[in-house]
Amino acid sequence: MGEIQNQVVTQHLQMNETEKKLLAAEEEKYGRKLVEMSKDQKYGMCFACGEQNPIGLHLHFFWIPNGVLAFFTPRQEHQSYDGRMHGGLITVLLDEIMGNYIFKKEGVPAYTARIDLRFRTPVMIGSTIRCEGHEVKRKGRLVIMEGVITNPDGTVAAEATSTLMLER
Ligand SMILES: CCCCCCCCCCCC(=O)SCCNC(=O)CCNC(=O)[C@H](O)C(C)(C)COP(=O)(O)OP(=O)(O)OC[C@H]1O[C@@H](n2cnc3c(N)ncnc32)[C@H](O)[C@@H]1OP(=O)(O)O
Repeated sequence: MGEIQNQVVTQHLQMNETEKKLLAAEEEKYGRKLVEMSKDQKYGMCFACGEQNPIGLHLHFFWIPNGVLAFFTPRQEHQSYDGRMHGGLITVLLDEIMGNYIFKKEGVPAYTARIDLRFRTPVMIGSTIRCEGHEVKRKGRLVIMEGVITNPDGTVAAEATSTLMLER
């Protein structure tokens, strides 16, 4: 059983071929390689990005100007109604890209105090979505971030604004 679980984890640690192609297209757009945000062993069990979490999403994040980029391809186990990605997990993606960006930028944990999210169009299982986040505003330890998830056809799937508080 342990061996099977390990195989599942290993399989999902790397970006799939579609995600790699989309990343290459972004790099062409920016005219340079995009640098991947480093992983942190201390937070290896993070559900969204942790490499040690056997049921995690194993996201990879890339620095873009004033923000962050990630791709995700939902699998069967991520659905709600047949064929649709679960809204709670879409929220995880947006929460994570915004939180992880500010954590990595500032070097201290940032806790989500509020997240406002609008689900605009469904995300279908098996389709690779683009997740982008930007820092919008700072006031003391509070940071306002915006995030958007885009479907392969360019339609906005979900967008969010979050308020994060940096640890003292
Ligand atoms: C690679 C490895 C990756 C590692 C993994 C990286 C993961 C990152 C992504 C995940 C992010 C998450 O999901 S974090 C997990 C989910 N979130 C949480 O667990 C947070 C739970 N809530 C809390 O812990 C607390 O409420 C805090 C820390 C957010 C705030 O508490 P506090 O420090 O006591 O602050 P508090 O006194 O309440 O407020 C201080 C000031 O901020 C203001 N303030 C507080 N909240 C708000 C708000 N939403 N909007 C506006 N203003 C606010 C107050 O009015 C106040 O203003 P004034 O009176 O001073 O003017």
